[in-house]
Amino acid sequence: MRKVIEVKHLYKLYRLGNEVVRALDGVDFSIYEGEFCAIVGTSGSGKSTLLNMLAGLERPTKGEVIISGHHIEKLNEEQLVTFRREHVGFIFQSFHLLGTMDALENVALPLSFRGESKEKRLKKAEKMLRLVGLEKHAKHLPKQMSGGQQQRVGVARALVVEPDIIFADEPTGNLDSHTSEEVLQLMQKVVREQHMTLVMVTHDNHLASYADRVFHIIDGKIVKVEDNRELAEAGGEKETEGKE
Ligand SMILES: Nc1ncnc2c1ncn2[C@@H]1O[C@H](COP(=O)(O)OP(=O)(O)OP(=O)(O)O)[C@@H](O)[C@H]1O
Repeated sequence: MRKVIEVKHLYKLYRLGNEVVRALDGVDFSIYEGEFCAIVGTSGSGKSTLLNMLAGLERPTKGEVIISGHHIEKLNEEQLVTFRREHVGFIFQSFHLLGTMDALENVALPLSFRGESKEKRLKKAEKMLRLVGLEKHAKHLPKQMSGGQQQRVGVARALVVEPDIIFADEPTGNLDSHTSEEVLQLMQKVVREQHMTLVMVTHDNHLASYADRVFHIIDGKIVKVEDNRELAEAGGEKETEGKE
C-alpha cells in the first residue's frame, strides 16, 4: 500500500517566557492510501499542532513530514500554498462556506483555481453533491441549510479536487450528537467508496471509533494506535466460530 503521509521524529516546541512547551514531542507514524485515521486526545494534547504540521500550516521545530513524496517541511510559503491547493482538502469545524454562494457553487469553488471550464466544474460539483445526498439542495444558500447539511457540503467540497489527503479538524464540533454521527457515517462511507485518505482530529473517543485507525496523543506523544479493522475482523471470526 502507498504511504500518503510519513512523519519522522516530529517536534514542535513553543517558548513562553522562560518556559518551553513541547506541543509535539517526537512523533513518528505513517498513513496509507485509503485509510481513515483519527487523532484523538484531550485539550492541549497537541492534536491541532500535529494537524497544522501535516497540512503545512505551521513549521516543525525538528523532524520530517512527507506527503505523497513531498517533504513539506522544506517548502517555502508560496510552494506550500500551491501544494495545499493541489494535494489537500480541508473540512472545517465551522464549515467555512461562502454565504453568498449556493451549495453547488461552494462545492465547485476549489476547482476554480485549476483552470477548468465552468461547465466541467459544475458537473464535478454536482456529482459530489449527489455523493453526499444533497442533489436536491444544490440551489440552497448555506443559511437555508441545517448544520449537518452544511457540513455535508463541506465534505463534498473537500472531495471535489480529488486530493491525496483530506484533513478534518473537529468536523462535527458545531453539530449535535445525532447529526455528528450521521456526518461521521457519511465521511466513513465516502472515504471507502472514493478510496480517499482522511485524517480527522477530535477529542471525542466515540467519534474517533468511526476511523480505521485511531492515534491517541498525550502531551505531544502518540501513546497508542488502535486498529479498528483488526478488531472488526477479530469480531467477525468469533461470530463464525460461535455458529459452528
Ligand atoms: N502558539 C503557541 N504558543 C505557545 N504554546 C502553544 C501555541 N500553540 C499551542 N501551544 C501549546 O501547545 C500545546 C498543544 O496545543 P494544541 O492546540 O495542539 O492542543 P489540542 O490538543 O489541539 O487542544 P484543543 O483540543 O484544546 O484544541 C498546549 O499546551 C498549548 O498550550
